[in-house]
Amino acid sequence: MSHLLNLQRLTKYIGTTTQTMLFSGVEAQVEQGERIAVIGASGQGKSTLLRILSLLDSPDEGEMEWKGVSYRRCDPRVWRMKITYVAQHPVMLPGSVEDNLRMVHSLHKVPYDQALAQRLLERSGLSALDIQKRASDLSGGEKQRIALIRSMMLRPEALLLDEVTASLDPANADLVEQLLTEWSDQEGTTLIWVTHDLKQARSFSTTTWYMGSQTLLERQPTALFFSRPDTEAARRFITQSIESDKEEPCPSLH
Ligand SMILES: Nc1ncnc2c1ncn2[C@@H]1O[C@H](COP(=O)(O)OP(=O)(O)OP(=O)(O)O)[C@@H](O)[C@H]1O
Repeated sequence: MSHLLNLQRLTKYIGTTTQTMLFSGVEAQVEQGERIAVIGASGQGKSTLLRILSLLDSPDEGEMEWKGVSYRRCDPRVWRMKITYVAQHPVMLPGSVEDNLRMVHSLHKVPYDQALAQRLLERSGLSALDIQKRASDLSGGEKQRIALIRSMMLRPEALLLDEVTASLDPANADLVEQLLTEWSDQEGTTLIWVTHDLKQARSFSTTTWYMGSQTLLERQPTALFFSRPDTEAARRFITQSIESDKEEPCPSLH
């Protein structure tokens, strides 16, 4: 049986005049229904890796297979229907919120399920939102959730989530996390989710990928990773993140 996704020695360089290595030797296998948290310091290439996985960017070296078939042999549009990227700062299509939800269905010739749209809006804390409102007028957090719902409704086999709760308050971030966890359980959807929130990473994921030292340095079951990381770099990263969370949330004024 082939893996859902198989990454072999992926390497990415950045820059136009001088090429700098962003990461190299990224090796990983992903199974159906797995929930993966992708963590690591800023600038390690987490978003770039997600964009490569959805063929919005390309690797400079290495191989990537979906169910045993190389990305080189797939139509990128077909690939993206199966493995869909949800951006941190999503682009809204022209028109209303409802137009945004319906339009992707007509583009992909998939019937629109109004009851599902309503359920997902309610479950993500948007039950009071007027869906006739212009999508461009939404707040950052509303846009994030509409973009997420828009992608979920097309039922890709894997969702690539790029800090999709970063603009939400903690209560709404929790709602979205619960929704995605249940969705993954019920639909068998694989989640690969970049987050800087280690509490969130620990609660939703089954596996953690830690990006550091210009590669995917660790990939482990989440409980094991957080209790006994293999590398000193990951240990330091976890400790520093916990320390910064403990900092006084509202320093006293002098
Ligand atoms: N196409 C590109 N051309 C030039 N630089 C790029 C390109 N794509 C990414 N980069 C650079 O690569 C680095 C890694 O970016 P990326 O957003 O993937 O990191 P990240 O780990 O997701 O960071 P953060 O946690 O801050 O979101 C950044 O310095 C970014 O500017």
